[in-house]
Amino acid sequence: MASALPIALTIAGTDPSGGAGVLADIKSFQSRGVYGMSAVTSLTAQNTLGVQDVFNVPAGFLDAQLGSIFSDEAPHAMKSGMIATEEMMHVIRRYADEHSIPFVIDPVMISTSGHNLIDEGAIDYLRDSLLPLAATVTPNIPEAEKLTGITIESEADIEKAAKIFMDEIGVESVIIKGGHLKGDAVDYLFQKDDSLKLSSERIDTGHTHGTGCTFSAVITAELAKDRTLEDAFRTGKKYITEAIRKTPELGRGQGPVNHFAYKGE
Ligand SMILES: Nc1ncnc2c1ncn2[C@@H]1O[C@H](COP(=O)(O)OP(=O)(O)OP(=O)(O)O)[C@@H](O)[C@H]1O
Ligand SMILES: Cc1ncc(CO)c(N)n1
Repeated sequence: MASALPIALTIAGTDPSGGAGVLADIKSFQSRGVYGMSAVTSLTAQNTLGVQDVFNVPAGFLDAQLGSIFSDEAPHAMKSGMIATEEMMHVIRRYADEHSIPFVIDPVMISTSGHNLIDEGAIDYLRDSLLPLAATVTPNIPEAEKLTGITIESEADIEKAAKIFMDEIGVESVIIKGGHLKGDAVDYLFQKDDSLKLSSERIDTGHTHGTGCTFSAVITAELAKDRTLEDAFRTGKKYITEAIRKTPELGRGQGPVNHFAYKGE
């Protein structure tokens, strides 16, 4: 019998300064009352100023980590973040195929500071073989542009991109994050038969390191509790807005968000 405690797994890279990647995910799971597990894809040397170095874990060792997890206590939902190589994607695909739990893919490509976090050659595999397995995919604007091949400058472009994600790439649903556009911070959830747009004021801060990781981790945590995707999206949006608003202003560059800020249900 599965545990009564909701469990979420992150498959992602580490950020030793704690703002992005696995640590951001685990903090998000914890503050949403969800037991966190992690399988590490890459170790990065990074901080609020940028990414200084990256060490990719061999795909076989990612397999070993996922084997340890799934052969003992399976999570109720999982997410992926940074997956640098196609070999690692093959491994993840196998587990996603074998275990029908909600899978949130944050298609991480470039760090907030502008460092490339994925092999250019792995992007096609991500799009064609991994995204169709996801319950939802959470691209930011540049990631959505790269994956759909269109330029996104307006809401009409976002709708066009969503159609490509769903009708051509074959994803079940997509959440396109407008954090990189001008004006209010607007995010869009597209599902088969409906769509939902959530807007918040744009907070005037440079401290947005790990916002994407945090947002998708909160969504994963809510899915682990068996909440609907729409509910998970609403909670993710409220959580990230408060987390950015109450930034702890750590570091000398683009600092992390505040995981103690959101007080809602
Ligand atoms: N300045 C801001 N004010 C309010 N909300 C923001 C701001 N910047 C980003 N967000 C919100 O944060 C969430 C993450 O969006 P964003 O586009 O920054 O993701 P990302 O680029 O994947 O993040 P990361 O920098 O971690 O790679 C979205 O809900 C977005 O609307
Ligand atoms: C490990 C890791 N994952 C994701 C991001 C995206 O912000 C980052 N900077 N580092």
